[in-house]
Amino acid sequence: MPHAPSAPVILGNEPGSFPRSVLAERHPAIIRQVREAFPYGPATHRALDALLDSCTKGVIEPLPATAGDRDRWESWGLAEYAGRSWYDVPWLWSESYFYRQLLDAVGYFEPGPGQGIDPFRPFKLAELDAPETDEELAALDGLSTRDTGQALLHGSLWGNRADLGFRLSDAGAGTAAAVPGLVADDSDVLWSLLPPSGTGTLVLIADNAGRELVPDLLLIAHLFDGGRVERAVLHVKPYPYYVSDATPADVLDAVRRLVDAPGAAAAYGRTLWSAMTDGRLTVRVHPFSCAPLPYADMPDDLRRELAGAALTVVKGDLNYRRLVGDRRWPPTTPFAEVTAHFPGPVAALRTLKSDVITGLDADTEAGLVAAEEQRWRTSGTHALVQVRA
Ligand SMILES: O=P(O)(O)OC[C@@]1(O)O[C@H](CO)[C@@H](O)[C@@H]1O
Repeated sequence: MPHAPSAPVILGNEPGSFPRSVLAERHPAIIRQVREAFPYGPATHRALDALLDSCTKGVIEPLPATAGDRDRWESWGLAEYAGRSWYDVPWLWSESYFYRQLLDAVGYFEPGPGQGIDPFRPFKLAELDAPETDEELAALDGLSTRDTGQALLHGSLWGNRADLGFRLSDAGAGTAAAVPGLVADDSDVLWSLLPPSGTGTLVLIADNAGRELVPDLLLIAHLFDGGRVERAVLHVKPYPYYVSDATPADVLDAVRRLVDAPGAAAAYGRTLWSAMTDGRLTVRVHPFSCAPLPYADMPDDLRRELAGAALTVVKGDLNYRRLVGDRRWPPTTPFAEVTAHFPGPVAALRTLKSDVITGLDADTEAGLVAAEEQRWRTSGTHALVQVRA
């Protein structure tokens, strides 16, 4: 049996830690932002009050008996964790369950005024319609053919910084003046897995909507136009999650935003529209995409699908935590070791917004610590492209 590294799972109960601040401060802030963004009725306000009490000073409550995914969540850990403090279970689990409970509070899954209404949609649309998006799309007209691929890869990478949940309580953090730096860059290996005249399938496991999903789609369109992939599968979330995570509705909004834009952006939008129409580009939603678990625990059907891909690109910070395991790894732990479980070649494109990190060389870690102590892990000003071929 090959060496399977391990390290302590990250919990949210360490005073002063980032995970604890997310549970104790960011989640109440998100409840407040959602409450203020909609004319919810008294019953929904009562449900949001109950969630606020539970997640700040109570325990993990079970899902209602009417919840269609109750058995699934029981199997994902709710049977074990119900009744325990949100702070004493894996941070990944309690954070993910918070968003499932938030949807319950606003009636997302129940027949009624809240059914199917994305509580984060106002924030997503404001970002998608923002002038910055126009500026980023206009910049496409100035790209030289030679640089387009790497520019779009970096657009997808740094698009991850525009994470609304990250900025809702870190105002301006996503636009920090600090010189952004790549702490690991396996871009060359990534491109070698998507060669010209490629006949493979790219799977892109998306993260955020809006100004991250648009660059992701541009990268996919470029790969089609350059003949580097024959098919692409875009995995998004089956329901709203982590504030800004993309759903099928967000994909349609983003494609329309491109088609309706001037210049090169519209051409990319037409490439995507055509690929979706003829089936070369498919949008997938798998229940496991909203699971509070590491990808090492993925179900067999998803494992089979990803095993057949020329490359799976895993976008964003949350997906990175799920890919490598949300543990206190030594930063120099080899990325290939912690991703040995993953079926097929995998690439992580991630802005660093939480503590977990692997695959750094010792000098890089030393330089980051000397310059920023441990702030480099969560500041959103560093990023990585890591590939396990
Ligand atoms: O996956 P994304 O959108 O890049 O980032 C999501 C995320 O960084 O936001 C939360 C608070 O920072 C983290 O717990 C989580 O990993």
